[in-house]
Amino acid sequence: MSIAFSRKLNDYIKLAKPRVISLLDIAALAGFVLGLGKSVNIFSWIHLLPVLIGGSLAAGGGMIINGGLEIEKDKLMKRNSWRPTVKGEVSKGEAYTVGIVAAIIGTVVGLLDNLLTSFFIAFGFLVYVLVYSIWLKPRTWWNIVIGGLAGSAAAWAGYAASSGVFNFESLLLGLLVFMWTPGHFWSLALRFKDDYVKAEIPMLPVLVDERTSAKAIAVSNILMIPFALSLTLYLGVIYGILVSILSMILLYYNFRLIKNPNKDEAWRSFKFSSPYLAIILIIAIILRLV
Ligand code: HEM
Ligand SMILES: CC(C)=CCC/C(C)=C/CC/C(C)=C/COP(=O)(O)OP(=O)(O)O
Repeated sequence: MSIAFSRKLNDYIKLAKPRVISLLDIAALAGFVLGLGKSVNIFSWIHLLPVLIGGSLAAGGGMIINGGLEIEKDKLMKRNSWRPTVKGEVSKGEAYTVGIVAAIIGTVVGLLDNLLTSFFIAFGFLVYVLVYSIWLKPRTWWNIVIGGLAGSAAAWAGYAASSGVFNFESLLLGLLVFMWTPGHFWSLALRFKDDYVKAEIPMLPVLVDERTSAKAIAVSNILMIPFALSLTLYLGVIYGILVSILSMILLYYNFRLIKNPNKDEAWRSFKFSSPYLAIILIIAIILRLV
């Protein structure tokens, strides 16, 4: 592989945010396992690869497009100044082309499972690019609340891949991701408030003071917890106990943040948000499979 090609590929991988994709894939895997139902055999797992590959391509494609959309704003943000788009290594047009091609391939790969899986992959991509990145992000602090649906789509795609359906259990799993997203992102946006002020992006922490942001993070997480606990209906009391313990740790970080609404506390709340969701999803996967 030529050096230029591998460098370009590396640029796209960085823009696609692999760490984000890894948790989206865990959400899809949790959906897949919950959708397996009782009769699991070796052939049930065949449908896992298309939704993971397709969902990752579409999510990554969306984030590459987002990088192309926000070059000017990213130039004003210290956190994003390293990006290949900001440094001129990937142009706007290139980011759009690669992102759209990746999303189309991802949606088509989803068809290898079924139409519903492909629909949710396309839905997640379109909500993130059109609804969140283009329409809401520059206009309203509701951007992240509604944009969170994109993450729900990963769980719904996973559930559809193994079951072929969208039912109440699938809805609850997606609502967990949806309700988790604001607390996850607002803690990051509070940590990097200066960046979002400079880029004039109306994130909630830009529009209100630090303590109010901290309270919004805690309230959104308190509202999220019943949705996390709701899957106890399907996964049993051990799941409920473990989620309750994890939720108390999350709220501990959030109440620390309310007490001291500073950058370090905001970062702690943010850095625990992803493991919180990842551990809950992994507990759900294990408890369904044992
Ligand atoms: C529209 C909704 C969302 C927004 C706006 C958002 C925003 C962000 C941002 C800006 C970052 C920092 C990325 C970076 O600079 O590298 C981040 C990190 C991350 N996001 Fe989100 N996020 C959203 C939803 C999600 C969802 C649904 C998931 C997975 C289910 C997720 C998982 C992650 C992970 C794993 C990280 C890396 C965390 C770390 O570095 O410790 N995000 N998010
Ligand atoms: C099924 C499917 C394809 C789902 C897609 C889900 C998806 C792409 C979620 C994106 C989450 C995320 C980290 C957004 C970054 O926000 P941002 O772009 O505002 O962050 P920035 O400040 O780093 O640009």
